Amino acid sequence: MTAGRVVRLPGTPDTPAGGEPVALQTSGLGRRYGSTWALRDCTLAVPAGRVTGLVGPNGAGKTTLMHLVAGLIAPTEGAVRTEGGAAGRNETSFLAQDKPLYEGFTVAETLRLGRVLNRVWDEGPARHRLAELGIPLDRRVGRLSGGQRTQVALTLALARRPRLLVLDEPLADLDPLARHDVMRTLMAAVAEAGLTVLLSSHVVADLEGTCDRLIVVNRGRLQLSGDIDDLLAGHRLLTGPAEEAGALAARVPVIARETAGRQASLLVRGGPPLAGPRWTTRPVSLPDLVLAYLRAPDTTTGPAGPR
Ligand SMILES: Nc1ncnc2c1ncn2[C@@H]1O[C@H](COP(=O)(O)OP(=O)(O)OP(=O)(O)O)[C@@H](O)[C@H]1O
Repeated sequence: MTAGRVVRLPGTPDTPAGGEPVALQTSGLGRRYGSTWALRDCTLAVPAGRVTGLVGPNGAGKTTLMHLVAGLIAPTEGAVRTEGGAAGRNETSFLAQDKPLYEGFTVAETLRLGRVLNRVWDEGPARHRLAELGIPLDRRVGRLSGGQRTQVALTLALARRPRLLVLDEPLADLDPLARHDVMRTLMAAVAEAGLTVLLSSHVVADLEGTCDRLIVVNRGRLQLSGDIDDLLAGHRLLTGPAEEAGALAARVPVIARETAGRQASLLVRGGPPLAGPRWTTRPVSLPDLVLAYLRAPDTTTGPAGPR
């Protein structure tokens, strides 16, 4: 396939169904650095009160999208809107990948700084959360473990009482137990405060069971965006004789195709096709689905439109 060519499969534009309130909307959003587009032509909607996972390979444009959403950089083209108007920093909390905190400050001093710097600040719940996590207020940030630092940074982000919380790889460098604890903190905050979360991760397994929406970006393009249940229901894994695979692929949109000896496996989009008696159909898992799209960077299900 020609590099840079985008194959658009027939799909529905990504608009949350049933008049659900939207927390974040982008249209034709793009950002260029010099002659390179870090993100281009990104049109999506994120419903309020949900947790959306953002995945994509290194350099795909995830951080660029999150920086645009958080209002940290300006779009080169297109627009981003958060609930309540134009991209507003007061409504959005952003937690950067390196979780910038002052190493020499104690946790208590870090909290105090947050209180001074922010107009809206929920000190009580922040202290309660840190106590529950067993993070001592008199400990210097530089002496905390990676998981504890993430918890402190997340607590600060939540104390700003954001409507939209954007987290750039919050789980990177954490062991499985710390990952679980951080996700639990996040889920509790979503349930209590009804906030909307957009978080990026390289580990698809971390998103299962915690995210209900998925966004896939690849080479600066939006590949997938929608409800995880709908996306899974909208794809199938077909296994059958390799010599029939070509004919089948001409009839259904194939995202990924593998051949092992005389058997072919096709990950296809759409309802169960009439594949024939020699084919078996299985549902796809989330990792299968994500991997298939990441391996086919020129495939997108976004709405067709002029480039
Ligand atoms: N400030 C910048 N100046 C120049 N190019 C940049 C800048 N920021 C990002 N880019 C480029 O834009 C593209 C997308 O980068 P981005 O950081 O958004 O990707 P990512 O999906 O977050 O990657 P990773 O998973 O590695 O963090 C890359 O090619 C990157 O080199």
